[in-house]
This record gives sequence, C-alpha cells and structure tokens, in this order.
Amino acid sequence: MNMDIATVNALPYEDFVNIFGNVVEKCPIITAAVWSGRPFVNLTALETAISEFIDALPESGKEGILRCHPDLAGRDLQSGTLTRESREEQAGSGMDALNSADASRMARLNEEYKERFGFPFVICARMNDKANILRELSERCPNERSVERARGIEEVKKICRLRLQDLVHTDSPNKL
Ligand SMILES: NC(=O)N[C@H]1NC(=O)NC1=O
Repeated sequence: MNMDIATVNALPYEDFVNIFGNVVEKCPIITAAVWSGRPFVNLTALETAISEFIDALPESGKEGILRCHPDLAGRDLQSGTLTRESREEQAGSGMDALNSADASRMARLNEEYKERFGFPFVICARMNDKANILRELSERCPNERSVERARGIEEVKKICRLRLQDLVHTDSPNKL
C-alpha cells in the first residue's frame, strides 16, 4: 500500500476501519472512533489520536485492550488462529520455533502473569528477541498491577506504531 495523507483522510469509514482496524490488536472500535478526528496532518497525528483515545479510557478499558491480545507462543499460535499481524510479529521473534524447554517456560510464565494481573503479558515482539521476551516476562511478573497495566499499554502503542508504518510507505516526504 502506498497512500498519502490526503488519501487516508478521504477514506470512507468502512474502508478506513478495514485498512487500519487491527493496528491495535482486535480493537477496531479504536480505529472507528478516531476516524472522527480527520483530517490528520500526517501519520504521526493519526498515531497520536489513537494514543490519546487509549489514554482517555478508564483503567478497565485499558485492561480490556490488553485482554484482546493473544499470548506469545500461546494457544492461538499453536492452532493457527492468530491475526496475520500477530502471526508475523510472533514468528519474527522466534515464538513459533521455541524449543520445548522455552515453550513450557513461556507457557508457565504467561499463566502465572495472567493469574496475577487478570490480563495477559504484552510486549512488542518486533522490538525484542526470544531471550528478551523471556527475561521481561519473568522480571515483570512481580510488579504492581498498575505498573504492568501502564507497561502493557506502552507496548500496545509500540506495536500500533509499527503496524501503522507497515500500512503506508514512508519513503517519500510527500507520503505519510
Ligand atoms: N501478548 C503479546 O504481547 N502479543 C503480541 N505482541 C506482539 O508484538 N504481537 C502480539 O500479538
């Protein structure tokens, strides 16, 4: 895809949601909401609108966003039911090729984390490798719930930024 910002701003909401609906995993409601904020001056402005929408949510809403994320190396990966974006991100950080020791460690820590916080561990897989992810997962487990809620949301925003960038080319100054 190669869209300039004028093209994005001219999209009917059906197309806008179809194209950008999964920049926050399984949360097309966010994309549908920020469409009201057109016109965007550039891609960063769209990203900011998404970020501000998320920040304005009550804590339960932020936890809801985290709960829409599949586990890393979890059941959806095993059964092939990840979204395309998540599948590519997880494969990129080696989550689809864990040895059995790492796979069971991952599964155990993911369960422990979810049990403790009531939402899953979220990290931007494209900015981390397997070793990092495992380390972060074990280091973040003892944190306070409010700290982890905020950390998870920061990671959601990183994932969102990379997904947005993938949807538009930024190779020319006239492009997004
Ligand atoms: N749980 C979790 O972090 N999931 C994800 N992270 C990422 O980069 N893509 C995901 O689906």
